[in-house]
Amino acid sequence: MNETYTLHVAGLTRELKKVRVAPNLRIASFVMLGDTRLIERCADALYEEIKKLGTIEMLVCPEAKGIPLTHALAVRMGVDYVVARKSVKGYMEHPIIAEVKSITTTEKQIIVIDEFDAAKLSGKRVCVVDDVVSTGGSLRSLEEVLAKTGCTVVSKVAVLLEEGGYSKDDLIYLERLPVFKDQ
Ligand SMILES: Nc1ncnc2[nH]cnc12
Repeated sequence: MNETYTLHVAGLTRELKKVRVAPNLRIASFVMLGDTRLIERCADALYEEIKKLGTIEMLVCPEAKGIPLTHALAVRMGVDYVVARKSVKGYMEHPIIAEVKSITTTEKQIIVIDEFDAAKLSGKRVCVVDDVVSTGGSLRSLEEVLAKTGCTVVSKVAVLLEEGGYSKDDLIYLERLPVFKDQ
């Protein structure tokens, strides 16, 4: 049985470890954290797409794996970004919260933006950034939260779209990622 999946993205190649997430389902684990070259190349490639979208005033990403990519994109665009958190922190006031369903996490998850970050987004044209979109559960919850901040989500971008999950055609992505079902 093949234990890795060879991914070609943004001119680079990476061997992704296949990991089991359900009795009959394995995914190819894509973790960009710490992979400087991959983050920079993917940011270059996504920036070429984002440039075509008109004015974007802020980026937003769910924590955690997409944060360095979002930072790299924000530098290229000359904008700031908000990181939506996955738990309510002690310093947050009036957090806006939505529940999430995810295939990589079994426990109940939430997406949170606090009042301070929500104010930065209010009235802005924003783009949502993520490393990999699978079921789209995090995206949906993030959009639920963003709707309450008064911003406009102009676009959603990701490095990878995992097959068999999110099916709306409003996501800009670089490559598709297969999932592996056991017979
Ligand atoms: N293939 C994958 N690798 C890392 N995180 C994920 N989240 C959903 N699918 C994933």
